[in-house]
Amino acid sequence: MSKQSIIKAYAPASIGNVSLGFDILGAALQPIDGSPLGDEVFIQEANEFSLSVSGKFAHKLPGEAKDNIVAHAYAYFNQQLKAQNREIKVAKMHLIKHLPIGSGLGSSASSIVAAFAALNAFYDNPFNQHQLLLMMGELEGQISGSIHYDNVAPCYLGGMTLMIETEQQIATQLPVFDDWYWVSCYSGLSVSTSAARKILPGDVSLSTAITFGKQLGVFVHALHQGDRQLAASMIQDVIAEPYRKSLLPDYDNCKKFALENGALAFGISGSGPTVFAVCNQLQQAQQIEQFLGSHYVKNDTGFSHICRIDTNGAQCVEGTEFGII
Ligand SMILES: Nc1ncnc2c1ncn2[C@@H]1O[C@H](COP(=O)(O)OP(=O)(O)O)[C@@H](O)[C@H]1O
Ligand SMILES: N[C@@H](CCOP(=O)(O)O)C(=O)O
Repeated sequence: MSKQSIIKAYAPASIGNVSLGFDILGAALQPIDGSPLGDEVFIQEANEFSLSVSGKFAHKLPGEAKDNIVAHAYAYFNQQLKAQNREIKVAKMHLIKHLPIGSGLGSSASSIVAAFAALNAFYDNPFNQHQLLLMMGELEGQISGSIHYDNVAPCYLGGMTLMIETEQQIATQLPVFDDWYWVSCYSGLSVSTSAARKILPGDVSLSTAITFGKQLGVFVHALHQGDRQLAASMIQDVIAEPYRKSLLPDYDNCKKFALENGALAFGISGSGPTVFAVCNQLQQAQQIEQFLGSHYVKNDTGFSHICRIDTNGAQCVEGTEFGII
């Protein structure tokens, strides 16, 4: 194994929308048992570019490395550097694909964020947070059909993020309740984000727009006030759930069970099929996780975790002994 320096970046899974903020609210996840729920990208200088993959969901990735979003990130990052007349280095990269594809856990965002975080560290941080988020959003948009930052922003920055999308700032971090548990359950089925976007109507009614605006405004207010009950009561999806739940077998039963057994809220994570339940007691979170594990998981690739909000976001470390590439 080479003793050359290797950079490793980890980028957490995320819940897009969090039910009440379609495309403009997202939260990063960290399992309470310490298990990794996010992709890892390794990068090291080399003579020619290569990308290798491993991990539980590596076999679900496109067969050719050139079609992997991590290779696209490498090409795009270098293109941006060249535009600034900066020197390009050649790298070999490795992706550990921990997150299932088409899962609603921000799987593509996790690979994109880990790749860009690793690349930025590899080049000694030529781009700032804002520039990187723009680049991450661009690649996420290429995969899902339209630019939305509600996975890449929380994944990169950590916490619960609200999209601002001005010229100066993409997202801001909202206060979070660190005593809430976020039960997250992936059914093992796959739902393509771009397909799940296409089934949504292009317009919403006036009453839906008013409800959506009220929920988001009151939710942000309640977070700042520390009003848990009010915040939780706003976590309802008037935009996507009515349409997307038809793609999710047993969704209604699971939601009913969760809400009858202490969950403060229940919804679809991103475009699904992963669902989430918010709880303020560990025992209730465990009971709901158990129920989802036996009723919502459909095959042996499904799983569930009890999580907290990951406030770290993407993390990079440098070393020589990872033994990966
Ligand atoms: N590293 C990667 N991680 C995830 N998806 C990837 C990656 N590279 C390429 N892809 C492709 O991008 C698409 C991601 O699908 P999508 O439904 O957006 O997944 P998710 O919602 O889990 O992010 C799939 O077609 C997948 O094959
Ligand atoms: N706001 C997006 C979020 C998609 O998240 P993913 O994890 O399913 O990619 C949407 O709802 O389409």
